[in-house]
Amino acid sequence: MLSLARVRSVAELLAMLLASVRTRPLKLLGPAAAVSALVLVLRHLCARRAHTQAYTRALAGDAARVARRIKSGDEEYDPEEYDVIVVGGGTAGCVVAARLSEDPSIRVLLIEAGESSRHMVFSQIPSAFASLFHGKHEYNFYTIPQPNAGGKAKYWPRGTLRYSRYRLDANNCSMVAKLLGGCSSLNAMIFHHCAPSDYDEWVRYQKGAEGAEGWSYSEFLPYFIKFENFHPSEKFPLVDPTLRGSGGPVASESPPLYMHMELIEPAAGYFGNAAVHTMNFIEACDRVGIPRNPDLNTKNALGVSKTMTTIDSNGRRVTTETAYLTRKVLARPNLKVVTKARVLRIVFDVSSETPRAVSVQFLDEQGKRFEAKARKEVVLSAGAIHTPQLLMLSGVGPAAHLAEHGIPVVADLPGVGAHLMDHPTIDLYFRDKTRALEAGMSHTPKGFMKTLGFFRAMLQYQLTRRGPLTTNLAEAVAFIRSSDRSLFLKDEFIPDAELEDTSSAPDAPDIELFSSPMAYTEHGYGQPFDGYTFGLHATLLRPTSTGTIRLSSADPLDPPIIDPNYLSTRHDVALLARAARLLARIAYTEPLAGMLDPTGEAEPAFNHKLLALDDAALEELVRARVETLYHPACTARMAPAADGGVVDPFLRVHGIPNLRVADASVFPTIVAGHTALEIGTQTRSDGWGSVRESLKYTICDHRPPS
Ligand SMILES: Cc1cc2nc3c(=O)[nH]c(=O)nc-3n(C[C@H](O)[C@H](O)[C@H](O)COP(=O)(O)OP(=O)(O)OC[C@H]3O[C@@H](n4cnc5c(N)ncnc54)[C@H](O)[C@@H]3O)c2cc1C
Repeated sequence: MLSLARVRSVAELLAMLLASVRTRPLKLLGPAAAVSALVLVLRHLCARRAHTQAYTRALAGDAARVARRIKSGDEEYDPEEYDVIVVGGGTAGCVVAARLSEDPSIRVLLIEAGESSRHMVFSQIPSAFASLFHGKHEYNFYTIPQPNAGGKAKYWPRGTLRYSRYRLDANNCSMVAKLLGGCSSLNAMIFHHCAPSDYDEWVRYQKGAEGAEGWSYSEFLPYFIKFENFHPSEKFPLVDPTLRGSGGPVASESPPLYMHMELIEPAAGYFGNAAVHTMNFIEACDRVGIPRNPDLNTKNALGVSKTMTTIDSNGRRVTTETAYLTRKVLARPNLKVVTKARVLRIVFDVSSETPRAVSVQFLDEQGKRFEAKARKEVVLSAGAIHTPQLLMLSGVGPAAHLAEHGIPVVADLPGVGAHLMDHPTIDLYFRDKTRALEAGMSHTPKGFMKTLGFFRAMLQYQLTRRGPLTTNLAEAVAFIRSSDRSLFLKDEFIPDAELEDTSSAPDAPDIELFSSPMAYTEHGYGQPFDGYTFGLHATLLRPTSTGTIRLSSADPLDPPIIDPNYLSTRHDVALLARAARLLARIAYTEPLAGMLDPTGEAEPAFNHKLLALDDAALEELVRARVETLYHPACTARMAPAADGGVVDPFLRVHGIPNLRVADASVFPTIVAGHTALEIGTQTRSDGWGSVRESLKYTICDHRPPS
C-alpha cells in the first residue's frame, strides 16, 4: 500500500511537472525530462526507500538540533560549540566538511541555505538542470543593468528573487534556498582542468608569499588525477588513460530514484550525449584549423574535443553532495549538517588587537535566529557572491562602504567584493534542416512526430541511461587563442595593435567556442524558437572588464548589488566579435554547413548572415547577446593585501587568522575554462593538521596520491 508520504511526494512532483510544462514551456528538454521524471517516480514508488529516509534523517533540517536559539537577548544565548563551522554546503563546502570530519577529534558544523538535491530528478537527469533556474532552489540573482551590454540586467542563476526584499520577520521569512552541492547540483557538468599555466600564474600573484608554490599546476595535477574515475569510451578512443585518474575517491549509497544501481561514481568521461551536431562541429572546427585534441585535460590545453563531463556511467549528474556527503560520512558523530539555514553574519571577538571569528548567526526556515560557536575556525564557502556579502555584513571589507551601511569595521579590506570576474558568452542561433531529435527539443513538442521523439528519448534514458536526456548542452568545446593568425582572416585583426594578450601563457587559450544541439535564448527562458535549431557559442576566457559585489543594505536577506561591468573595455568587445566571425565561418564549413536550413537566412533572429555584418553591427550584436557562462570568481582574491588581496596562500583572511575562505571567491584571477574543478583550496604549513589537509583540495581528493 502507498504511504501518505509517497502519495504526497508524487502529487508534488506531478504538480511541479505540470507547472513546468504549463508555465515554463521553453525550458530545454523540459517535456522529455518531465515525462522521464514521472516514470522514475513511479518506479520509485515500487521500490524500497529505507536508505533515502536514513539519508534525509542524517541532514538536520531542524536547526535546534545543531545550535541554540537566540530568544530575546544575549543572556539566553548558550550555543553549541564546534571546532570548525563551514558556511555554505556548496561545491566547495561539502568537500571541506567531509574532509575535515575525517578526523574524529574535530567537531564540524556545515550550514547550508538550500536542501539536498539527491531526490531532485531535475538535478540528477543531466539535460534537466535548466529546469531548476528561476525556481526555489536557486537564488535567482540579476545583475544591475549593464550599460555596455544593451543596458540590460542579466540573469545569474544562483541569486535571490528579482527585486524582492526578504524581511527578517520571524513569522514570514520567505527565504529562497539553494542546494546542498551548490552549483555542482545544477551546473553543466563540464570537467575541465583549464590551462596548466593558469595555476602557475596564481603562484606569481602571491609575490613569493609563504605557501604560494603549492598552487602551481604541478602541485594540483596529482590531486586532479586522484579525484577522477575516468571511464574510457569506445566512441572517443584516443584518450590516453594513463594520463587520467581511475580510482575516484568516494562510492556512496544508491540514490532514491535509481533503485537498481548501487553506487554513485564521481566519474569523469564521455557519458553525455553526442548529437550529430556535436560531431559535425568538431569536424568543422578541424577543417577551419582548430586541431582535434582527444583530451583537453592534459598539458595541451588548445584544440577541439567532445566535452568531458562529470556525468557518471549511469547517466546521472555527480555532485559534491552525492560524492562527498554519503550516508557513511553523515553518520559521523563529529559532523553535523544543517540545511535550510541561512547564515546572517560571523561574530568576532575584537577585544584583542587581532580579531577572532567566534560564532556564526543564522536563521532557520521559519525565521528563528540561532547562533553556533566555533572554537577554532570559521570557513566561508558561500560562493563568489555570498562570501563577500557575508564578509561585509560581518564588518570585513572596504571601510568606507561598510560605513555607508552603518556596519562597524572589524577589518578594513578594500579587496572584499572587488575584482569580480566572469566569463561573458554570446549565443548564436542557426536553423537546422536535419530534424535531429535534439534540435527540436528546445520548445514544447508540437505534432505527433515530435511528441513521439520525446517519448523515444525518455524510453532510451530509462532503458540505457544514454541518449538526448544525457546532454549537458555544451556537448563539444574548442579552446583557441585570439592571436592565432592561422584561424582568423586578416581583416579580423584590424584593432589588434590595441589589444593586449591576457592569456596566462603562449600556449593557453583566451577564447572558448562550444556547440549545443539546440538553440536557446536567455538560458532557456527567453522567446523559444519553433522548428529545429542548433546553437554555437563564444566565451571570453580572459576578460579585462572587472566588476564588484556591494551591499544594497545592512540587511543580510537583501540581495547584494552585482555589477560584472561586462564589456567595459575595447579588448573584450573586439575579441568576442572576432570569435563570432570565426563561429559563423565554422557554421558554413562542412559538415556543419550541410545542416543549415536556408530558411534561417530570412529570419533576423538567426545568425546565418552574420558574416555580412559590418564591424558596428557585429559589435551591437555582441553587446545585445552577452550573457554569463555562470563563472563569477575573484571577489575575495588570494593575493597580498597591498594588491587588493583578501586571503593569503593558506586561505586565511588577512588580519583574521582563524577565518578562511574556500570557494570560487579566492581565485586570484579567472582561469581559462570551467570553474568547478578548481574550487581547490590549499593550505600547507599552518600547523593545523586536519584542517590543513582538508582544505588542500575541495573537489579533488585532498589526500596525497599514493
Ligand atoms: C548554471 C551553471 C552552469 C555551470 N556549468 C559549469 C560546468 O559545466 N563546469 C564547471 O566547471 N563549472 C560550471 N559552473 C560553475 C561552477 O559550478 C561554479 O563556479 C562552482 O561550482 C562554484 O562553487 P562554490 O563552492 O564557489 O560555490 P557554490 O557551489 O555556489 O556554493 C555556495 C553555497 O553556499 C550556500 N550559501 C550561500 N550563502 C549562504 C548563507 N548565507 N547561508 C548558508 N548557505 C549559503 C549556497 O546555497 C551554496 O550551496 C556552472 C555554474 C552554473 C550556475
